[in-house]
Amino acid sequence: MTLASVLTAAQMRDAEQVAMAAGVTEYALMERAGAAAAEIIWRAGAKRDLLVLCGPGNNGGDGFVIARLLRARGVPVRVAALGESRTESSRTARAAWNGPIEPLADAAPATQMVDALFGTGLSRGLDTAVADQLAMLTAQASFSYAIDLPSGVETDSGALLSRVPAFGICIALGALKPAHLLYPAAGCFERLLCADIGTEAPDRICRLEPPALAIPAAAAHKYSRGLVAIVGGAMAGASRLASHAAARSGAGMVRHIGLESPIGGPDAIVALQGDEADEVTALLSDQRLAAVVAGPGLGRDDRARARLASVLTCGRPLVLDADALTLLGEENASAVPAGSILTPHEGEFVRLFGDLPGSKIDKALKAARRSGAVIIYKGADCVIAAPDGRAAVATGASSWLSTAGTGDVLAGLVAGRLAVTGDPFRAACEAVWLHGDAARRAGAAFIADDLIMQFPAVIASRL
Ligand SMILES: NC(=O)C1=CN([C@@H]2O[C@H](COP(=O)(O)OP(=O)(O)OC[C@H]3O[C@@H](n4cnc5c(N)ncnc54)[C@H](O)[C@@H]3O)[C@@H](O)[C@H]2O)[C@@H](O)CC1
Ligand SMILES: Nc1ncnc2c1ncn2[C@@H]1O[C@H](COP(=O)(O)OP(=O)(O)O)[C@@H](O)[C@H]1O
Ligand SMILES: [K+]
Repeated sequence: MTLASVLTAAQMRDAEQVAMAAGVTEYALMERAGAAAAEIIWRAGAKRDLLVLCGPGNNGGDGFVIARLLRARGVPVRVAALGESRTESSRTARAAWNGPIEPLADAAPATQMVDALFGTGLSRGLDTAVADQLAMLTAQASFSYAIDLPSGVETDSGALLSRVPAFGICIALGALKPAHLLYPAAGCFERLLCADIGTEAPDRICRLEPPALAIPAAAAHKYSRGLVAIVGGAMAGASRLASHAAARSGAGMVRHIGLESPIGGPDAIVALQGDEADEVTALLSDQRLAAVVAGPGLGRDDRARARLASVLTCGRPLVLDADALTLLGEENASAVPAGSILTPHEGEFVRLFGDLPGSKIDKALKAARRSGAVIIYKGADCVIAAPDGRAAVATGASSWLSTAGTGDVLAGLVAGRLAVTGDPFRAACEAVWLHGDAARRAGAAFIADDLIMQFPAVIASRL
């Protein structure tokens, strides 16, 4: 397992059971969790006065351990509890705390505040008085820490079940949970740290990590590095952005199949004219094509429909975005050839797959299984899901990405990485990470074109 693994509440309980079957007691896990969190708090806040809020379950037990360990290091610690401790381990941790315990409702603010009220066991929103007290104490503290999860967030969906304040640091225990990466919960803290407590877990679902890229082989030529075609249509600007992004993605060659010629933009892009569907079909018959993009600027009329039909039957690896997804949605997402990559935003996703149940991760995985395609479910939290059950979740992307054309750029970049790697899930993960890092480097108020200019430096940083 890596510390980037994402586990639901039930999967985390399973991981805990596996550790316990191997001879580690639940209380030993709680001591590890408390010690790891205490170490982080010590490094961040040193001897500043600290208030620890302890809930009735094992999250509260972690809080008692943190309080005891930091007091032993000379930190002035106060503890406020929400009622009695109701689990055996939390009662043990409470008994080992050798200081006074105030009622939560009476607790006064401190410079540092630890929220150990509720973690993965939260079953409903906090009572309003408790949520308000938590919000007041968090706002008054200069340093605030949420243990495992901010109290009030739903572990598996990232929904807020009651008012949740903004924390400085969230310390995930043992593994990440969906709420650490999915909004709105992922917006409830500035920094996320994961503490190892020695539990093992599958790593089918992970946080998206920076990719390791390779330079072209010594004997590489433009076709071996990957030939990409973009099938444009009514709005040349969008497919031009996708072409330009593909051209700077590391691929060997990019062909733009448009309704008019030339298309403008970099001369390295080969501008081809294909007005009729049979011309598009002929241009896509090149067996060297390693990725074909359709959607950006395609249009939604009969001509677009005919062009899309040529794309869907060309037999080459596909990246479908924007208008292609809308046209598919009207008919059937199952028309997508296996091994394709689909890049829907929320509206396109719902049109294609309906309102699926579960978290954004669950929805993306179901859509991938149903369509046989890799799904890049875009947004502030971006889920990449494969038909075989793997998923990666990207979070914390620049909100400046919410500008026209950044999706077209992503589609071209995905196709470029698909042409380079030949692996749809890997290509999708690489592209989403590179796109996010390009946005980070582009700073504020950038336009979609600016992102592309960052690609060579972003790629260089991952070689
Ligand atoms: N799973 C693991 O491997 C480990 C878990 N640990 C901690 O244990 C936590 C989970 O502990 P629990 O399962 O005891 O759950 P919690 O401590 O999150 O809370 C569950 C308790 O709160 C009650 N409750 C739930 N929602 C409530 C609400 N809105 N108002 C009032 N009461 C409410 C429940 O009935 C239950 O008594 C984790 O988040 C983590 O902090 C750690 O101790 C270390 C190991
Ligand atoms: N608020 C946001 N924070 C982070 N990333 C975002 C945000 N809004 C959009 N994005 C990203 O920007 C891109 C927008 O794509 P899309 O909605 O298809 O836009 P367009 O069609 O204008 O190109 C996607 O990669 C998406 O994940
Ligand atoms: K908590």
